Amino acid sequence: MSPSPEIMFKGCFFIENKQLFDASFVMPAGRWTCLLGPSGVGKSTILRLLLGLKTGGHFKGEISTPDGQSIAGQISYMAQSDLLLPWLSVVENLMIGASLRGDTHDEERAMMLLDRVGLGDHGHKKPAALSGGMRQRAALARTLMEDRPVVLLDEPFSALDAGTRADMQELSAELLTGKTVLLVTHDPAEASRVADQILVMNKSGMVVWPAPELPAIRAVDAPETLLCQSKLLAHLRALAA
Ligand SMILES: Nc1ncnc2c1ncn2[C@@H]1O[C@H](COP(=O)(O)OP(=O)(O)OP(=O)(O)O)[C@@H](O)[C@H]1O
Repeated sequence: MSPSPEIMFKGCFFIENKQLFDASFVMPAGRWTCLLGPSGVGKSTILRLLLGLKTGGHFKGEISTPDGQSIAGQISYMAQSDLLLPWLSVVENLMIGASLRGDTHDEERAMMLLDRVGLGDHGHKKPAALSGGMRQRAALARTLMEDRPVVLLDEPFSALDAGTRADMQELSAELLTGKTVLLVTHDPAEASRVADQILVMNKSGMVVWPAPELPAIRAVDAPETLLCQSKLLAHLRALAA
C-alpha cells in the first residue's frame, strides 16, 4: 500500500462555458480536510474531478502530488447515494471491489467492519431489507473495506440519527487514521469535530477556515468544538443570505 499523499488541486470548472468555480487548495497528507459550502457551488464536482469521473462540464487546471505520482487507483469513494447493489447481500456488497478485481475475498474483514458499524447481524440481508441509515452504514463499511490511501466522502453521515452519526464519525476517524481524507459535509458540527483542515467554498473561491486547535477527533461538547461550530454556522448563513 502506497503512503497517503498530499494532493494539490488548482483550477477552474466550467459548465456550458460559464465558470462555476475557481478553486485552489491542498489536502495535507494523512489528514482530514472538510469541505463545506452552499448547495450547488461544486463540492461534489470537486470529488468527481479527483476521482477522474465525468462531470458534465469542463475542468481547466491541475490535480497533482508532490512526487508527481498519479492518484488514480489510490482512492476509495463514498457517494451521497449508497450505490449498494440490490441483488447482492450486504457482505457481498462489501467484497464487490475484490470481486471486480478478481482478488481473494476477505470475508472475515468484511464481517469485522459490518460489526464495527453495527450491522454484524445483517450481513446476509439484501440492501432493500435495511433502513436508510443502515444502508449508509453499510456503504461506509464498504468504503473502509477498500483500504486505499485516499478517501473521498460525500455527506456520508447525512441519513444517520444524531447518536449514530457521532459514533460513525469516531469510528471513521479511527479506521481512516493516516489516510488523506476529503469529507464533503453541510454540517458545521461535524467539520468542527473531525477536520484537521476546514475549507469553505463559495462562488468567489475557497477559503481555509480555522479548525479548532485541539487535535481531531474532538468531543462533541468541547468548548473549542462548540465555538468553531457556531462561528462556522454563522459564516455559512451569511454566505447563503
Ligand atoms: N452532469 C451535469 N451536467 C450539468 N450540470 C451539472 C452536472 N452535474 C452537476 N451539475 C451542476 O453543477 C453544479 C454543482 O453541482 P455539485 O453537485 O458539484 O454541487 P454541490 O456543491 O455538491 O451541491 P450539494 O451541496 O447540493 O450536493 C450544480 O449547479 C449542478 O446543477
